[in-house]
Amino acid sequence: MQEKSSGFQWPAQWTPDILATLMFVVQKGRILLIRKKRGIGAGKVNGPGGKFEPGETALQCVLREVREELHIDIEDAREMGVLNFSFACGTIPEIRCHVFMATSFTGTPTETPEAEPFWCPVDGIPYDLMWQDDRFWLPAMLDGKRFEAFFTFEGDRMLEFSLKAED
Ligand SMILES: COc1nc(N)nc2c1ncn2[C@H]1C[C@H](O)[C@@H](COP(=O)(O)OP(=O)(O)OP(=O)(O)O)O1
Repeated sequence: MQEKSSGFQWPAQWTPDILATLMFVVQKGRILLIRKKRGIGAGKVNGPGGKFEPGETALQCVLREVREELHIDIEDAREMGVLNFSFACGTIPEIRCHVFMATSFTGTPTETPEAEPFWCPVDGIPYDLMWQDDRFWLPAMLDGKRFEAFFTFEGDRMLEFSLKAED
């Protein structure tokens, strides 16, 4: 495991308010991203995903969210990592997010009231339009490395981070 941090100490005791998921489909050197139209992070570029519903596993959640947001069915989801987000502002809940990758799906990515999908070259990901944590872990995940990370935010601004990723 490789560890990187801003000097931030991973909290011994921390409990998320909500559980959520993200999905990144990668095919032929391209990644399927969304412009998020509502919910936490509206206006940002991200992967599709969202909050768990009662009784769901992370896998059930991410498959449902991708179906709802883009009208596609993922065929080979694999969990790659966990992101923990703590927000100083108090208006956004503390979030634990399970992150998945896939290469195969059925259907056609379609705009919905939640998301506008677009394909992007993996070497041209628009990090400046995304949450500030993404540039820390997304490249490692695209290299096939599993990871776990903790980020603190004040609103949109990332304050501290601690990232553990496979060598
Ligand atoms: C703080 O940094 C974040 N970075 C990234 N990459 N993604 C984040 C961050 N904070 C939240 N997210 C993701 C995790 C989830 O996919 C969504 C939040 O869930 P959302 O509000 O979209 O949940 P839904 O169930 O879809 O919401 P509706 O109530 O609108 O259906 O953001």
